[in-house]
Amino acid sequence: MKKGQIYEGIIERVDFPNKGMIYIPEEEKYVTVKNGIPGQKVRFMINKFKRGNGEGRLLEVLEKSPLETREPVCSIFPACGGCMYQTMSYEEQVKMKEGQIHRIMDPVVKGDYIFESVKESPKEFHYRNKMEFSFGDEYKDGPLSLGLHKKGSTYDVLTAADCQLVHRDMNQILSCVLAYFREWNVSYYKKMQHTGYLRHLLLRRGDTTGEILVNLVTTTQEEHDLTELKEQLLELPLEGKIVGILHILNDSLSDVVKSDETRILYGQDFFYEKLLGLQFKITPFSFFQPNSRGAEVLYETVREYIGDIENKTVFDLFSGTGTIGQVLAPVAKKVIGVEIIEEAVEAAKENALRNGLSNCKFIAGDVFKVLDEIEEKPDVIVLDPPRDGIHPKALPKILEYGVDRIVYISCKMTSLARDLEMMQMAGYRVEKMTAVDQFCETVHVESIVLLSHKSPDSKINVKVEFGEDDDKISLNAIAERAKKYQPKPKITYKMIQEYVEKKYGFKVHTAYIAEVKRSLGLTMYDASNAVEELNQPRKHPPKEKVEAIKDALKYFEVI
Ligand SMILES: C[S@@+](CC[C@H](N)C(=O)[O-])C[C@H]1O[C@@H](n2cnc3c(N)ncnc32)[C@H](O)[C@@H]1O
Repeated sequence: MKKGQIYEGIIERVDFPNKGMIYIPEEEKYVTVKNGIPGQKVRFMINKFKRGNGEGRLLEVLEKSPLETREPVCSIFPACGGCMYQTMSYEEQVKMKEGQIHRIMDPVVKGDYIFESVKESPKEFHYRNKMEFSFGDEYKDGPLSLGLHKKGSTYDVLTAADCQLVHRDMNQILSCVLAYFREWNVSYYKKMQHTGYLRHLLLRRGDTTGEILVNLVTTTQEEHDLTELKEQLLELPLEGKIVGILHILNDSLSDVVKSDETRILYGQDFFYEKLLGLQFKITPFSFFQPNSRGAEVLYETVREYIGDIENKTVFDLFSGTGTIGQVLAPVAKKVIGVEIIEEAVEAAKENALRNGLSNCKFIAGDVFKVLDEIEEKPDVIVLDPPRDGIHPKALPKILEYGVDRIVYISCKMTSLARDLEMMQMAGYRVEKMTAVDQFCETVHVESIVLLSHKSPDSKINVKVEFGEDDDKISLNAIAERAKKYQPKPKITYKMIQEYVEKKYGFKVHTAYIAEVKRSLGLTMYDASNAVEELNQPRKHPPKEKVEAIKDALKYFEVI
């Protein structure tokens, strides 16, 4: 098998997150091909090898899958990679995700555990309460577009006027904003040249309240009077109600939606959403589960898994706007939430007050540091970390409490599997697992695990003899097993700097590496000053340094 070679084959299954597995009989090997549906016959080209395994790029779907029993519901399918599975019935999507969880978790979990079927989202479509649309064009010098990136492209943007993941109010707002800027021929921001005005349209809409926050993100490179746009938006015949229109200024090089300055054009800079009878104030950038109705299923499962918490102190680590903690607070003795984004912590405190909960405390900071500083000890812990899971230095601190029960929520099952290995080594046992399909039509799913740590009821003494005889334990076998558990070597900033200097002959600052990693959505933990850097003004690396750093990240298989 060589790079550039073209094959045809049937996608036997799709592994998490988007790995179509195709068997090539003549090579007696599987290759992975992205963006396919199980059962499709496809033509693909081998484009790289990772740890000796071939990876192919899908060129053409030759035959539909028998699982594709529906017509697409949106006009930009399949060019937009967002809702890959919309031609499969929802039942089949859920089955596929269940299989993916089993294939990742079963080899990792030790002993028997209860797997409860994946819980469906109460809404299959129009479920997202938040969407980030980008401005751009569909092809070079095409008309202004506003929507989602073309599959596999960081530049081409497809207009998502009939996106079926969001409420129709959001479709109307998108069309209004696009028509307005097209009429006035306003430029969009070009990443490579760092020129232009329009960047993103961030829309948030409470599913229960119908409250809508419109956030227009632009650079400061041009000045436009947005009064007319504001008036047009307020006149739209929406089912919900616009409560705020914000103009967010962002001149950073990275493509992350963020604010250097926020101007309120209309109303307020927050909206309310209700979950399980509680009310939550949400600001433009604070994390909130994107599928409100799905989040209720998720939180009810957390409530069930955590069990009896009367008179117990609950730690809600990675607490966002404090939703999980507040769902548990009415029955707990005390809830302590820890969250790194200060804006979210402020909202959490306000939310607890509004919900009449006086037994909640929310602390701003990195879990890794905060756990050293708080005196209280938890009886049970809920973990809901970001996609990459829990930092390997923070996890031992959490496990040291030795609480009886931990509920771990994860939106990336591969990170969850890695953390479960460490948790089991520390004496925890996986009792139960399920998932909530908060992301219908897409490759994602939210997993939930209950772990318990029981002290033994009694002890027996066992004498173990090491050696190579049948009745002895082989030291070689132990060494082999230990090798399996060795963590992957950590790729430090120093290694990246040395690689770049050797290959390109120039030095790169750690802040540049941090900026490139941030722009790629990677964690920045391995910089000793990572958390401080998150709060620093951005350092804008020159293009050649960005490319050199990305090259190093590829070399070390970080990306
Ligand atoms: C998946 S969200 C969960 C939020 C919340 N539990 C919920 O259900 O809405 C993960 C949260 O962890 C926060 N976070 C990321 N890294 C963190 C860290 N090192 N320490 C504390 N919080 C962190 C993020 O800002 C985000 O709000």
